[in-house]
Amino acid sequence: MTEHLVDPDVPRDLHAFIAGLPKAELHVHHVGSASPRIVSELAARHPDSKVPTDPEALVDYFQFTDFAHFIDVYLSVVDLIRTPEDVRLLTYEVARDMARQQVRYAELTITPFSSTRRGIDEGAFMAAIEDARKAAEAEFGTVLRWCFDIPGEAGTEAAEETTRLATDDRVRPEGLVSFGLGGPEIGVSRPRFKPYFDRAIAAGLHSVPHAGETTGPQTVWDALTDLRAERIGHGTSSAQDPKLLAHLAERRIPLEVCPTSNIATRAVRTLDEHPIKEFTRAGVLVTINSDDPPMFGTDLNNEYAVAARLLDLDARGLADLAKNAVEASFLDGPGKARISDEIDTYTSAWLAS
Ligand SMILES: Nc1ncnc2c1ncn2[C@@H]1O[C@H](CCC(=O)c2cccc(C(=O)O)c2)[C@@H](O)[C@H]1O
Ligand SMILES: [Zn+2]
Repeated sequence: MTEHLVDPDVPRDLHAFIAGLPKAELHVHHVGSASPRIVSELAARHPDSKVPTDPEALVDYFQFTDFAHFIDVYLSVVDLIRTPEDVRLLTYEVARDMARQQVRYAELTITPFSSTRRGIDEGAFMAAIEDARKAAEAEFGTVLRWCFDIPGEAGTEAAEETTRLATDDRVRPEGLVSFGLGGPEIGVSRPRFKPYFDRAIAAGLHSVPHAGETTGPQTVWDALTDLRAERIGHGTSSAQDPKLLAHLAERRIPLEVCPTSNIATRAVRTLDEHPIKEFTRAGVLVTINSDDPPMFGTDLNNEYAVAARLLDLDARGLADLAKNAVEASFLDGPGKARISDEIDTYTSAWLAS
């Protein structure tokens, strides 16, 4: 267990339970998952970048004054990914970090537009992520799938390019399962992206936009109505609208909750003010995720520990949360059953010990 991430309010044996618990992760960004070691390696390769090479200095660099500042810093790390080999290394190492946390399955959000517009060849980009995906599955047993997201602030050009890369059979990678919308929400209305989501959905992709992270509940309604969202990235502000909470619960539309991220980007003031408890009280299907873990000084195991504290969960409650993520995933029936059974077996053995 990473010692600095041990929450003193969560019993140590629960931390140990979480560390061994088989998990699925549904909301985690590709570049945002680069560990300090990967970032400093890439920064050393590309010394013209303003990103610090020293992992200690990175901790300060990853302190954000607000969401806009977070995106600025995020893009400086995106600038470090310059070659298909950088892409492959990043993807493979991210899977290694996941496997260490017993992540059996992850839907990784990738922004291909950010790489192709920086000059990486689209075919080489797809080959790099697919090569890493297959190697990670064979070597670590972690199954990766992709969500391609539009960086909404980059506008129509980004939307068009992302949709083309996600729907053209000659380019789209085998591991692609879903289509998203990320970046800042203020001034980036969801309905504007309806035509692109329509095309992606027609091509068989699932709709998983970010919504209600930094704007109010209307953005979540727009994501549901116009983008036909099957899950909501964050959805934090849904707590302000009881009708919306009831709708999410009734339709079983999961929220991809990322507690520490919301504090780091200042979307929520403190963890104790996080609305996760309101979500579960309203019967909404909550999944726990890490978003951009090294940038937010967290990892998925720590997010489960945070959830245990905020929701007052024991081992069985944590196992149920892990099963929520499996249920809300885009795995097929047998794939879901395999991880769910593994969670049950692990939990029974733990409770019997
Ligand atoms: N918590 C988050 N909430 C929302 N998004 C998040 C979160 N974490 C990470 N992201 C990622 O941030 C990126 C933003 C990239 C972006 O806005 C942009 C704008 C203009 C030009 C370019 C470019 O590349 O040239 C990029 C998205 O790709 C998204 O995947
Ligand atoms: Zn996100």
